[in-house]
Amino acid sequence: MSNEPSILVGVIGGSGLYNLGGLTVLKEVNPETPWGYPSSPITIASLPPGIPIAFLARHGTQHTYSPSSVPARANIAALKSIGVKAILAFSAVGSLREDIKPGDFIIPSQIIDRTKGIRPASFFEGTSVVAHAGFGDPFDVKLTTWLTQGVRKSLKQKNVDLHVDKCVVCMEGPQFSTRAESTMYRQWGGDIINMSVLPEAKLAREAELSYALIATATDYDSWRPNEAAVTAADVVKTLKQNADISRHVAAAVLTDLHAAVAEGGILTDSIGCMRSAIVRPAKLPEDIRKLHYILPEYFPALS
Ligand SMILES: CSC[C@H]1O[C@H](OP(=O)(O)O)[C@H](O)[C@@H]1O
Ligand SMILES: Nc1ncnc2[nH]cnc12
Repeated sequence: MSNEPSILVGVIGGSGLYNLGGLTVLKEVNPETPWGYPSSPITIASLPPGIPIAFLARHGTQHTYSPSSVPARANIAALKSIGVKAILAFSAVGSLREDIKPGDFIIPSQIIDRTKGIRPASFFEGTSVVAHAGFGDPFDVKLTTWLTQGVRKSLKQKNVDLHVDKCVVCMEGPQFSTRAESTMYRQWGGDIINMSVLPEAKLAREAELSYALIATATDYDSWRPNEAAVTAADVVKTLKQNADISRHVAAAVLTDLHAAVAEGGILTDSIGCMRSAIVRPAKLPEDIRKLHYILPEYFPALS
């Protein structure tokens, strides 16, 4: 039996955040999942007290994948396969509110889905299993609540504002929104906008992983009447500074998060959440084998 501590926490880095920096890299792993390979090999790095964490660049370390083509199923399945139980995801977002300024951080609690159905969004797609995961609270409430205090404290040291309980609109892209769409999203109650939180958050739920998003505002999107509409250049301008602060936040919270996950209380909403979601069990052995990879409790290994 190995005495190595388990890798319980995974970090997904978004645009501009292609590594966590400053940590001791232990190894890289690149598991082939039933849904293919992840966006890039997963880096296993050690936090100063010797705790291993996993880091995965959502778009690949060279930003190879556009938001619509990110292999999100492979990403989530690969993290689960190495033992991860909670995911802290980072994302660059546009702001739909005057008080959320470029450079601010946001921990959202809701999502409006404006993807166009072209991204594979369920592990059960193409199998004989029918399952309906609960998604009323798309981010893990216990994890989100746990994170808020530590993230706020670490941002205070950098004079950065944190906004909580906000709604993120996830659009398809890759083009940015029109002015009319941007204005409509505000009327719908959207506070920030990105292209990446879905299907990632849905798949984390299906895999019974606790998932929270730390969003970093880069621009004001396209709703301000007398201002230019967002461009990629606007986003890139703020990305580096936001990525540096994201690394600072991660360094501040990850050790305690690992301990909270190991203790288990933070996971009580995620573990077991799919038990009653499966309304039609697997009819084919190949489906059992495939789904065993992410949900071995409900799809036990075939002898
Ligand atoms: C580079 S602009 C649009 C791009 O940035 C965000 O990526 P991520 O969420 O991975 O940080 C946004 O969602 C779009 O994918
Ligand atoms: N304005 C915007 N719209 C969509 N995704 C974004 N990511 C960063 N800024 C964005």
